[in-house]
Amino acid sequence: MQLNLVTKTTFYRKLLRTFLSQGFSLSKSNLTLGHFHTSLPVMADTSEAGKIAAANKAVDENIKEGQVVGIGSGTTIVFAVKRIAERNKVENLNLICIPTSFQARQLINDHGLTLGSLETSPDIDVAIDGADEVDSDINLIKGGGGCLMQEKIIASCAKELFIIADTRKNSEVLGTSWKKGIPIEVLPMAYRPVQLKIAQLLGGKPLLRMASQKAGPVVTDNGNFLIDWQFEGKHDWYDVDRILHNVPGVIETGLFLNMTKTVYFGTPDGQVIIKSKKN
Ligand SMILES: O=C(CO)[C@H](O)[C@H](O)COP(=O)(O)O
Repeated sequence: MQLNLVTKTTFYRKLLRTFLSQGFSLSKSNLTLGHFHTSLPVMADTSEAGKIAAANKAVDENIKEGQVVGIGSGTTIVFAVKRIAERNKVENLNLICIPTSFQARQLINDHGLTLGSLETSPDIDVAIDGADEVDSDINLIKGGGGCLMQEKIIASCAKELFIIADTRKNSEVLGTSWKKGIPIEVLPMAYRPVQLKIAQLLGGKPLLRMASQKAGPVVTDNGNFLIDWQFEGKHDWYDVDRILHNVPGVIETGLFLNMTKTVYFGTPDGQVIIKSKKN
């Protein structure tokens, strides 16, 4: 089909707008399409450059020889583990890495790092992890990847927790950019009463997280279910966390309050912004 110039221009403008609205940046690639030769935008996930930059800087500034290191879960931590492994090859860092999930354990093993456990190394020097959202007090929502319980235990055993994320996660108020709710790990037999009690005590929508490649709910690494509590408006997160923990059947929440002082946010052009809290 022969496209005239106006049609082609409109088509590419629309295509470009769609790419940009999805958070993609452009790089040029020359492509021959049928009878005409043109330049098309190539998709590149802009959040990835930010994740890499944040991960590299956090690892370079905080990982030192001989440490016990907590390894978080998610997509951003993959870049941190890659960086640790690169440095380890050159510097022989002699680290012990404690995983926060099945995924983290695989990452540690796949990168030839030394796998440890809380049983043998309960005192962690540094933990690195991602986050779903960070507010102005450096409180976090975590658990988008379903690993919040082990992540919180590891973070609580670490002298310092460093968070790495792309800038989309940086907010003033929790719930601004992360709309999926607060992840809550619950005992499977109690999920229904927990849902009802959360709705009664806090309002909002406590939704059972369903699996996408399996029929039924997501089952965590600990054999539990997840409820995502979707909320409206502003909250005192300390109150919310206390209320949630008082509901029988709730095992842990994805609210990480006052657990970290430093977040590395990577921008799409590879810069890093550090958000930090004084003592
Ligand atoms: O809490 C988590 C998993 O339970 C992750 O750290 C969080 O979801 C961020 O993930 P990503 O780095 O993929 O954005």
